[in-house]
Formats: sequence, C-alpha cells, structure tokens
Amino acid sequence: MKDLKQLSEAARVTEAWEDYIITKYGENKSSKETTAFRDYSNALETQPTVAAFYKENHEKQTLAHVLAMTEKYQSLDKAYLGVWEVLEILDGLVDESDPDTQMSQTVHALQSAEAARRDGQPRWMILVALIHDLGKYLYFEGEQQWTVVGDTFPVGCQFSNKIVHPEYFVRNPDYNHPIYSTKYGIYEPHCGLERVHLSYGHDTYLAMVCQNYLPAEALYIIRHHSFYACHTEGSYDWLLNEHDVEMMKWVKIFNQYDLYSKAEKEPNTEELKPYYQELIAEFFPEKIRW
Ligand SMILES: O[C@H]1[C@H](O)[C@@H](O)[C@H](O)[C@@H](O)[C@H]1O
Ligand SMILES: [Fe+2]
Ligand SMILES: [Fe+2]
Repeated sequence: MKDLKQLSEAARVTEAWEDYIITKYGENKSSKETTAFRDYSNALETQPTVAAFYKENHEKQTLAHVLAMTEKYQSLDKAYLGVWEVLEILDGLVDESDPDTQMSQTVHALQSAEAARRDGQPRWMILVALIHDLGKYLYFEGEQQWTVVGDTFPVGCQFSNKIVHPEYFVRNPDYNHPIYSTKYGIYEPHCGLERVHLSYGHDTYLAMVCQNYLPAEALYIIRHHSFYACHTEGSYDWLLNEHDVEMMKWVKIFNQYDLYSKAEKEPNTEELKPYYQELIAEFFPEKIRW
C-alpha cells in the first residue's frame, strides 16, 4: 500500500485548498480572525459550559455506549419529518460544546449554507452546509447534549491527545481497558473509517438518516465533519484507507464554511426559505424517516 505517499499528497492538496479558502475569507465578511475560532485553552475560566460539556462527553462516550445508541437509532422509526421542518425545530437548540456561537442551530445552518453559496460551491455542497448539523435533532428525541454535539473521536482504541480536552478521558471506563486502551484497539491499521465506531452524536445519526438521498461525498462530510482530531489535527492517520484519503479533502473544504461563518451576521430565515426549500426538494422527498 502506498498510504504514506498518498497521505502526504492529500495533505498537500488540502493545504492548498485551505490557503485558497482562507484567502477568500481574508476579504472577509466576518469580524473574527480565523485563528480566533476553536480556542479551548481557557475554557475552564472563560467558557465553563464548554469545559463541563467535554468533561461529561469524554467520561461517558464508551464503545458500549456507541453500540447501544447505534442499536437504538438505526431503525429510523422515531419520527417522519421534512428536512426544513427539522431545521426549524433546531431553532430551539444552542450548542453547549461550541465556543464560537451562541446562536440557534437554525441560524448556524443558514450561515454555513450562505457561505458555501457565496463561494460558488455546487448545489450538493450548499445543501450539505445547510443540513450538516440536523442530526442534533437527537436532542429533541430526549438525548442529552453530551451524546449529540461536540467533536467526535474513535472509541475502542486509544484516545489521541489531539482531541480537545484530552485530560477528561482518564475517567472514561474504556481508558484502562486492556484492549480499548491500546493504540489500535479493536481495529486493523488502515481498515478505513467506515469500520470505525466514532463517539455517538449528530454526525453518525444524520449520515444514516440521509443515506438514500445524497452522493457519497456528501454523506462522508456529514459523518466525519466533527472528527477534528483527524481532519484538522492529522491524528488517527493509521485508521485511514485510500477512500478516506480521497474523501477527506471534501471535509476540509466544507469545514471552512462550517467554522468561519459563525461570526457572520444573522441571516433572514423567511427571506431565504424559498431558495432552500427548493434546494432540499432537489434531493429529498417531502418527509423522511428519523
Ligand atoms: O461544538 C461544535 C459543534 O457541536 C459542531 O456541530 C461539531 O460538528 C463540532 O465538531 C463541535 O466542535
Ligand atoms: Fe456539527
Ligand atoms: Fe456545524
């Protein structure tokens, strides 16, 4: 396998993309420097809610939990709702894990989509930007934020110290497990992320909800967009296969819209509604299973 060569090639390509997009964002519509996003360093003092969120999340996301949640939600028998309908429901959620926005998730969805649209992205990418966080609907099914939002990471193998707040893993029951605490744990090197159990949250859930409606690139972005330790920090490269290396570049492109649009002005939902309803209808039936 030519993994390493491919990985470095992919890194080069994605770096170029990043430069390109960051330059575009340099002309900037938002008031915040790109380096000011995702600052978890002083969370304990300045953003205690974020720190408390990751403490609970890192202590409770075990392999057993992920398997139980997969079992609970994989039948998609919880609700039958339209995509726009869920987008409106999410107006009732502010994400506790996010140091960069206090706005509702409907606002975040429209900000991301508008950023992708302004950049001339293809329609499927604009749609992904719009819906990527709709898996947070889990919260309205009664799940607590620690298993709905936040960055994701693999369970069943050693936790990387590139994950935000790695110090909170010491009280995770898997932390000292004889197999799950080893580097590879239950996985074969380069087995591919498809086989990997990521901590349970909105990504895994939404990828499942959308599986019959979107192209592979879109589903890949949705499933991995919160896996910052990998797509941004470069850890867990030993899990990736050639398909992941190929697909990861889409995640990087998407990530700019997700992250940097959070500082932009609040979009007018009613004004944007017709455009986005039409876009949704290009890919989805009126209602889908949740
Ligand atoms: O706080 C945020 C938020 O919950 C996002 O939806 C998720 O994708 C990010 O990874 C996380 O850092
Ligand atoms: Fe997300
Ligand atoms: Fe997001």
